[in-house]
Amino acid sequence: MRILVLGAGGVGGYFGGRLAEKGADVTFLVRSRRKRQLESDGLVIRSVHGDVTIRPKTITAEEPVNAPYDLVLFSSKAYHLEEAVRDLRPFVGERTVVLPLLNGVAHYPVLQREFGADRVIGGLCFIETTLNQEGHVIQTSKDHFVRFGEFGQSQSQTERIGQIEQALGGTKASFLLSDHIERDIWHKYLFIAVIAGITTLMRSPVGPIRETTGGTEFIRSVFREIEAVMLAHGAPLDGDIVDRHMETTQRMSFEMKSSMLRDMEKGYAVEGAHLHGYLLELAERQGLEAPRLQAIYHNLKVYGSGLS
Ligand SMILES: NC(=O)C1=CN([C@@H]2O[C@H](COP(=O)(O)OP(=O)(O)OC[C@H]3O[C@@H](n4cnc5c(N)ncnc54)[C@H](OP(=O)(O)O)[C@@H]3O)[C@@H](O)[C@H]2O)C=CC1
Ligand SMILES: CC(C)(CO)C(=O)C(=O)O
Repeated sequence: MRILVLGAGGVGGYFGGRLAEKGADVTFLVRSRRKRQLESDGLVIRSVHGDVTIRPKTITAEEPVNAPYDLVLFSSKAYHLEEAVRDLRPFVGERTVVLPLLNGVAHYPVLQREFGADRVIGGLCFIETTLNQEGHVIQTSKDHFVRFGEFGQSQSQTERIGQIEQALGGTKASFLLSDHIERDIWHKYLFIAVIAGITTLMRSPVGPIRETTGGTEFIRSVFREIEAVMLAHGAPLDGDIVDRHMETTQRMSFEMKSSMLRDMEKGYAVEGAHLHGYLLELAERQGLEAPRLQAIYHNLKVYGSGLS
């Protein structure tokens, strides 16, 4: 199976790198600066699950297209979505399947409109990973998995999803096939909206937020507020998801930071409009008040307004 990874950042570099490490046919669709970096140093992964340096196959949107790919792992940031979709267009053929790894949900209609709903499957990932100054992938979490699956009522194991599962199997990371990917995506969205929201609002890792008096109750109240917005919109959340996410939050290391906070610390753009702004749109449509979400998003907008 020919796999194209759009973006060789923290997420795409890591999961694409793990696939290349096991010998899968992987090409990275990158922009020219990243291409030069990968050609000179290789794709360097420093991970708690083992280091590896790969000499990756790379291509840019300016180069001649070498036929469609079977599977695309789509891993740009949300604020690069439009440009990334445009650059990807020539690489997508009749039978190409696009598997997005972005946080949130607002990218799905864009991808489905551009490539056709039947070419886009569901995906998410749990991992802590980032690029350092040298462009090396620094991966620090115990969790490093992708969940993927077909959308739709049948939830059946289609032939193509079986082939994708086989192609993604056998790496040091986990690629897990899900029978209920839409629910999984919303669960992850709830988790990241809260964890990215509170860590950026407080400019703090999870530990101090959680362990300061009233912190746990505050975190639960943010989960409840965002859960209410999602449920009013019709998101397929499990009844006990807030309890489960709270347990995960209690188990997380004291120093755990969301990728959004790490990006903020580097002075990079953040995906506030895509994650929290979109939730506020949903709240408004449903006539719901969401004051905590509003504070989170306002903080992100103020941060964004200071970026050059
Ligand atoms: N990092 C993490 O721990 C986690 C991140 N996520 C989510 O995964 C998604 C990706 O995040 P992450 O990997 O951290 O982000 P990064 O910024 O590290 O990587 C994104 C990459 O996309 C590339 N890119 C952007 N536009 C294009 C384009 N047109 N063509 C080719 N490449 C392009 C960028 O390349 P360039 O170098 O040229 O700018 C960059 O390397 C986000 O939605 C994030 O929320 C989810 C779970 C965990
Ligand atoms: C919370 C976490 C680390 C889980 O993958 C994440 O998605 C992020 O920080 O963007």
